[in-house]
Amino acid sequence: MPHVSAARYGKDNVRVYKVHRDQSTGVQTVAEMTVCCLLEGDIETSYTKADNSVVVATDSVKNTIYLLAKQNPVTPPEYFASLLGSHFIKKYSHIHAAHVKIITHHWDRMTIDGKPHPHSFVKNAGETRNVEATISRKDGISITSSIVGLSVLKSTGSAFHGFVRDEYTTLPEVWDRILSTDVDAGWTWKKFSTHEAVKASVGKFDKAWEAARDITLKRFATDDSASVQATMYKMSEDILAAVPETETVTYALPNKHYFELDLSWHKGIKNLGTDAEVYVPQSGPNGLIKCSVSRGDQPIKSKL
Ligand SMILES: O=c1[nH]c(=O)c2[nH]c(=O)[nH]c2[nH]1
Repeated sequence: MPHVSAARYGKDNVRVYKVHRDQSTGVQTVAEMTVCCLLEGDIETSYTKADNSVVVATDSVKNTIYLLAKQNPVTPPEYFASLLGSHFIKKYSHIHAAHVKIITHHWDRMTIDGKPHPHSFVKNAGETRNVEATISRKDGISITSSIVGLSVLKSTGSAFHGFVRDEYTTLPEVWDRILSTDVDAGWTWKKFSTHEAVKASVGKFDKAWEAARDITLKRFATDDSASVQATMYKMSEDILAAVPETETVTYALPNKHYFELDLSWHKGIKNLGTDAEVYVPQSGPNGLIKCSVSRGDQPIKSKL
């Protein structure tokens, strides 16, 4: 007899906007997020025996997200994710874990005539601040915060040479190249025992996000990069040092290639090597380089 070896369900793509109106100053502050909330627990009979008595409807999950957003702060997203997940394991004794993902969209306050505008915002499209949290009756609360879709480019200060050369290799070694990527950088917090512990750390989440973003940009700009791998490792080390409450830092960086273009067919125009000025940005294929860097000096155990 087969059995349900894993199951979770809930609502995805729940879009929420919340405004805070400061009555004394007239300044309004907005937050927009997309929430996914999936539940796990003693729910296998809903799959195997059509037993809906164990099902908290996904519609109710959606309603709960809106209600808790009305009744509580939705920022920082780590706090709201923990609050939301904790609600489900407290309210329903047969639900043992909630998996919450929050994508926060950046609405930056407009500066008009040199002054911050009280109620107008511009979207910093592309980049989001994400949180993935698992709130578990047995294992406490694990939270990973991340920066996703931060697009960066440097026009020099990057090299790539000394790599394996064999009968499969066509890539020339370079001592000066364009480096461009869309940063996906995550940091996993040491486990929290309860939502109260998350609440006690509430001041740390925005600071960690700012530190991770600043470190990523500074290392990207200033590192004399030997490779994506070497630069992302330095970024990871810096974040672990700057945010002592984190356990692991993870980067996933596409290497977005810009190819040189030979224009010598037209009157011998020089556009290669040190003469290169016009390049062709590639949409794919792209390199994809990932790493997780954790505290301590334990080596990777298996060689796969
Ligand atoms: O920084 C890089 N790392 C690689 O592993 C790699 N591979 C490649 O073709 N170009 C690059 N660049």
